[in-house]
Amino acid sequence: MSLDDYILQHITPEDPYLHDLYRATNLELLRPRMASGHLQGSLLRMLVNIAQPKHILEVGTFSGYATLCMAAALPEGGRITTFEINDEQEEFTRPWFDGSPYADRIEFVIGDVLDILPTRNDTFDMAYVDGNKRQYIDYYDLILPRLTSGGLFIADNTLWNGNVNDPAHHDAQTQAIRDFNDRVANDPQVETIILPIRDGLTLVRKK
Ligand SMILES: C[S@@+](CC[C@H](N)C(=O)[O-])C[C@H]1O[C@@H](n2cnc3c(N)ncnc32)[C@H](O)[C@@H]1O
Repeated sequence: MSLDDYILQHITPEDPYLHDLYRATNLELLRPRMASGHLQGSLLRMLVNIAQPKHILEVGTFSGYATLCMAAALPEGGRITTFEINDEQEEFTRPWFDGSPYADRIEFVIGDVLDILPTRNDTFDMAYVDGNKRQYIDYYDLILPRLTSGGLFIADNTLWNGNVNDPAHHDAQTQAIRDFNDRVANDPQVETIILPIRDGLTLVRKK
């Protein structure tokens, strides 16, 4: 048995609704590996349970798996605003939100977060960033001023399949992730840790 399988057998079991969503994601969507899945979804839910944010931002909804994991742990009156740039995704994802017990906590916005967020007056206590890897620094610059003090900025894929520390990789996505990692590590406004879970998850806490 692989260590990943062992871990999955020794964490709280996946909610049946999320299990069905993950299965539908794999059967019906291209690039289903983009969905967070049970291990990372469980960590996100745990972080929301601990931090109890009133308002969460997600960049990159895709099938809504991570959205629903986080929505499940929101405190009373809490909400999550999730942005998805691909309008073709709405037909799949919106019914999964509407059919869940958390529909009234989820605001699903179709459009580019970099265009829309500047037109709104939101503040957030937590942000989960999982969009275009080349835009991570842009997301950071946009979101950090809108994050409350003590708020958590979470960025996915920050080890990029182990490419970040391999000088043989020069592609734009790898370089953009490296630039983001350098930037947050040197930003005195925050404290930062990278968890080597899945494809690397960076937790950035605004001081
Ligand atoms: C890795 S998937 C998200 C997976 C989802 N967060 C989860 O954990 O299950 C990335 C998604 O980000 C979307 N995306 C990319 N750039 C974006 C942007 N600027 N604004 C909003 N969504 C974006 C893509 O269309 C894609 O569906």
